Amino acid sequence: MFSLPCRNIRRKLPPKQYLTFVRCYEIPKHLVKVATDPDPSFYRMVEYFYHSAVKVCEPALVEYLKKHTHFSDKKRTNRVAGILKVMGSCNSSLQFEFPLQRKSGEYEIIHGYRSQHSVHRLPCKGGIRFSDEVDLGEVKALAALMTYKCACSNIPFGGAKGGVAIDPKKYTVAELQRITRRYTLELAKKNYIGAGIDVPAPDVNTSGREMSWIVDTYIKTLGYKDLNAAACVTGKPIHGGGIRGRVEATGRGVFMTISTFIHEPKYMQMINLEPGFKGKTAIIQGFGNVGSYAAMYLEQHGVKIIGVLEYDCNLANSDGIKAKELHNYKMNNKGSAKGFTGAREVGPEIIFEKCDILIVAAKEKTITVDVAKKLNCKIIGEGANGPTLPAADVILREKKILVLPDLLANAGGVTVSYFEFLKNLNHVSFGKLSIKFWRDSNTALLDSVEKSLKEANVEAKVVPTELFQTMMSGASEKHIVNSGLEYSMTNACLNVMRAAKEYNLGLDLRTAAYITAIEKIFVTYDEQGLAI
Ligand SMILES: NC(=O)C1=CN([C@@H]2O[C@H](COP(=O)(O)OP(=O)(O)OC[C@H]3O[C@@H](n4cnc5c(N)ncnc54)[C@H](O)[C@@H]3O)[C@@H](O)[C@H]2O)C=CC1
Ligand SMILES: O=C(O)CCC(=O)C(=O)O
Repeated sequence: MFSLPCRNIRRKLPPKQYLTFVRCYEIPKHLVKVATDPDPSFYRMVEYFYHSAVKVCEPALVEYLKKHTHFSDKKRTNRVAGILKVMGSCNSSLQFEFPLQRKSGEYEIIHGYRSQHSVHRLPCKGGIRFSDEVDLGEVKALAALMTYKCACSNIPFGGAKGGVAIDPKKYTVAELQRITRRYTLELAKKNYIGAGIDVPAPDVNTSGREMSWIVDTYIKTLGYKDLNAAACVTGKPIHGGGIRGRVEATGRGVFMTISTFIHEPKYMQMINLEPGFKGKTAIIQGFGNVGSYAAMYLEQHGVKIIGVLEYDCNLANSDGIKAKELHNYKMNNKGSAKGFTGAREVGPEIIFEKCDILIVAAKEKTITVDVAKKLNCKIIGEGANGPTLPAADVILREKKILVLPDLLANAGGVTVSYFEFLKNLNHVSFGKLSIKFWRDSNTALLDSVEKSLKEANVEAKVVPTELFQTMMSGASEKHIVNSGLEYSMTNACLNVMRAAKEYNLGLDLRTAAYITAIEKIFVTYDEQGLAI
């Protein structure tokens, strides 16, 4: 699972040789303006980041193809260019409309979307969001990010994303259920959902509840004969085939990414920050699924949450906002943080307050040039997809702010979705078959130690320690998910650090993460071919 194609690519070259090549790759003309555009389209932004990374790593890709000794130079450069074109384009998109009869009796037309950016690995994977800002461009951008995110973290999926253009706050639960079921039927009819095809998951304004409706609709219709139908969607509630740890996974992954970098003296030196979490402060933009769990894990490790920005109010408390309390308050207050007594309400300028860590976990394009100029943090953890504009990204680097990019930092969700997918295909929970065996064998081990001592005339009761008690039964599903997530996130961070070092990218971890993904996908296309 965790092969390192990047190193395969770079190993073909004498050390650092690829840095000295003449860089001839040109960013496509329609993207050049994106570098300075104060409001580029989201899809163009992702394309721009992709091509900026290609510009850096293309010479190494050409060199890598020298392994095909029978290729002429022209054939080699054509193949590289071909693979890069395929990798940078969106495979297919679906756009549809359907009627909804509202509770009032009136009819409304609902707009649904799903884009499959890459199908080099199947199924393709990515969440579904409900938001009145959803359109085809947004969904394509998010699908592209899924392609690079999965590859960067070695998750063997293609990239996809979907959405419904509604503000869910304006609909009843029954209406939302009808919308979700009809959306699923449209995907099913058009072959855009299925365990081997395309597997959605939660994203903005969707959760286990919507995933339950999706799996139920699929199983009762197109998937009724499919043994693996439950794997048509992830992020399901536990009783509906979900996995422990998926709800927290994205926030947990954001935390783990920050943890990996904040304990890395070399990076901390670059931004002039003391390594470790001790004494650190954080501000959270978007206290939803991703932001709230990231905040809770930071708090558990000693970080003080001094500010929270939400869609309807902003909060500050220099003594620390209790993340769990705010999370519970919001859940019981129709999703609003307004009225929370553990902090005072302030203006949106709280985002510019001095802090060590800023988590952006609301939506795309929140870090504009103006915002970047005024930020006063040291590390940004991109929980959201696409929060930073390219022009703002440059400013952040100039200000020596370490940006942990979306495709790396928020990959925890899709990673645990992958575990859920495997659980569904296996038709058994992780740990279930071995748990009794491990408990029995560890009990037998303690008994035999006690017996041996007795035979040596040492009278002692061998009692397991508290820690051993918790581990005696071997790994539970929760243990496996959390350790698997940690392993995967840490590996991805190390691979990105390695790319940053080998391509001399300094604080530009976004380019390093894209390169990590590009090199991985490149090898897949080279090995399996890209055209029939
Ligand atoms: N849920 C998941 O597993 C994953 C989500 N993401 C990304 O993380 C971001 C957040 O997603 P979720 O937490 O799932 O959504 P969510 O709907 O649970 O939370 C989003 C939060 O942001 C708040 N918000 C909206 N507009 C805001 C604004 N202008 N300023 C401040 N707060 C605002 C909302 O009120 C809400 O509390 C999105 O970009 C999503 O694509 C990325 C990877 C996985
Ligand atoms: O869990 C998944 O499959 C996808 C999560 C997602 O939509 C994302 O990472 O942006």
